Amino acid sequence: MHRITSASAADLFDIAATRRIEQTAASALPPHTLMQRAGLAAARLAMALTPHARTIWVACGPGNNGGDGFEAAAQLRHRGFFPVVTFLGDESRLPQDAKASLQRARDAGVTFTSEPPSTFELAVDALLGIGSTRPPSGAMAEWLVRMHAGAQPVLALDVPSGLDADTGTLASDPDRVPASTRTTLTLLTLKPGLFTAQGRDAAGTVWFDDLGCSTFIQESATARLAGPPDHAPRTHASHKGSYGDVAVIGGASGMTGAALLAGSAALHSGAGRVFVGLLDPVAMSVDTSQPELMLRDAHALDLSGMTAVCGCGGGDAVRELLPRALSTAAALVLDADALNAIAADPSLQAQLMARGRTGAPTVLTPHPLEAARLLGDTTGGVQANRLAAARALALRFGAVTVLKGSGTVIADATDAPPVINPTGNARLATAGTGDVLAGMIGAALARRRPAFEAACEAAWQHGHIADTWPADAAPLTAGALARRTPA
Ligand SMILES: NC(=O)C1=CN([C@@H]2O[C@H](COP(=O)(O)OP(=O)(O)OC[C@H]3O[C@@H](n4cnc5c(N)ncnc54)[C@H](O)[C@@H]3O)[C@@H](O)[C@H]2O)[C@@H](O)CC1
Ligand SMILES: Nc1ncnc2c1ncn2[C@@H]1O[C@H](COP(=O)(O)OP(=O)(O)O)[C@@H](O)[C@H]1O
Ligand SMILES: [K+]
Repeated sequence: MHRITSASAADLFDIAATRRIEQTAASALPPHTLMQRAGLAAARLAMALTPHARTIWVACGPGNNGGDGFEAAAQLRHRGFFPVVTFLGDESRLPQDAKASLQRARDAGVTFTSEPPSTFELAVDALLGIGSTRPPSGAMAEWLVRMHAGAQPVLALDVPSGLDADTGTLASDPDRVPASTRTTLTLLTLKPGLFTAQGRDAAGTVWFDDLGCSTFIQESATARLAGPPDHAPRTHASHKGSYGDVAVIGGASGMTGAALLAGSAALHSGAGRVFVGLLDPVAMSVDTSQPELMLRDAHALDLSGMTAVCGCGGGDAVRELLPRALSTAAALVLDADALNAIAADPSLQAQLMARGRTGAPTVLTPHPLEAARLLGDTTGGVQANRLAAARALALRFGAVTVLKGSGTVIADATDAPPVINPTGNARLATAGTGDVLAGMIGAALARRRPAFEAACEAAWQHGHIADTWPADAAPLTAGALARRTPA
């Protein structure tokens, strides 16, 4: 059992793959082994979270997730704790494993009640796991509200009840801000839904126990959790040409700052030279706070041989430069208004697809609304399955797609599993941080990292800066993020 952090990459498996792995493992092991291991791991984590708990409420549901709860309760009772189990289900219809664990809990002397205890130091959510098929209602919904209403910690077994383990969508009211401190102990496999969409809020701190079954995993992962980029030392004999040129195209009237932010981010991410091609005809000719940036008229920039980062603060004006960027830029990041222009124009879409067929490195960085426009969908439709939406965009345009938001998803048009970025937090929910990400990806492309790696590495680093922002520093702003320096 170990805690999942952003410090190492990990494989993720969806529900269908998890069930196949479970079947393989269960058929190779003595009966009830998996549930006993799951219950023991849960009891150990419960004791570590609340070593002095007097009452531990274990809420058990109608399937094998409830079985994990019974087993955990039995183990806790054996160790001198006082679990109180509420069971929401029909005993005669319990799966065999869960029935055996219910008996073991009874034999251990666990207390069963029909109503949750009035006070408890820890709640264990063993209501629904990967068998969740519809939103919790009735008593189950009431118990979940009760469990999360106070400040007491909640330990969810396998998956927080009501969370879709594949997509990270939550069945219950997404706007409810729970008071509880959340921990999830996920079992056998790590699931993608714990790390994207509403998954991170619902799951809290994620622990993983493979139940000793990693050797039974024969299939490839459904998705992957990104790990930190390798440190790439600079050789002594390198020069600015070794790290490439980035040209930012954006900054229409009133939005110069977006292009400057992307340029600053590219510069501080190590690009050899950074040009900022501004679309505003009366724009400044030098940014005295960042004299390293070479400000140009966007129309005068020759993009051949360059990595272009196109669209930051681009407004409608960016549209006329897109055909040239799509056909001449050596590598290309398309962000913000460039994506909106493409979504509205079939001829630009055709040109983007044609670029995709040439294999020229191209990265799209939509937030959910921009992704929805490109897909002809709604933001809700995109958020309902972020992995599928990112993959659909990557396949349609032949471009690496970075679908931003909590648990940014990076997909490409190959058979490689999509990646979920584990870093980042709501400090990034401030204007301009997306421009910074686009500039960071541009710098990685300029030093010739392959597009998928460039996107994964920049997304990890971008979120990591926010995750390590000192608590006592000024609030994160996009400018400070670009400079990587809390000001
Ligand atoms: N698959 C695995 O890898 C392992 C599974 N184990 C546990 O077993 C779980 C999967 O067990 P199950 O397939 O029985 O699934 P669950 O225990 O998640 O739930 C299935 C049951 O809940 C009912 N249900 C679904 N949504 C409901 C709702 N909203 N309200 C009320 N009832 C609802 C279903 O009709 C079914 O009876 C895992 O999440 C994990 O906790 C572990 O014991 C060991 C390994
Ligand atoms: N709550 C959050 N958790 C993690 N990352 C976030 C969150 N909110 C925003 N971000 C990140 O911040 C960036 C915002 O980008 P975007 O929406 O394009 O903003 P802007 O257009 O203002 O630059 C993205 O990288 C996104 O993933
Ligand atoms: K659960």
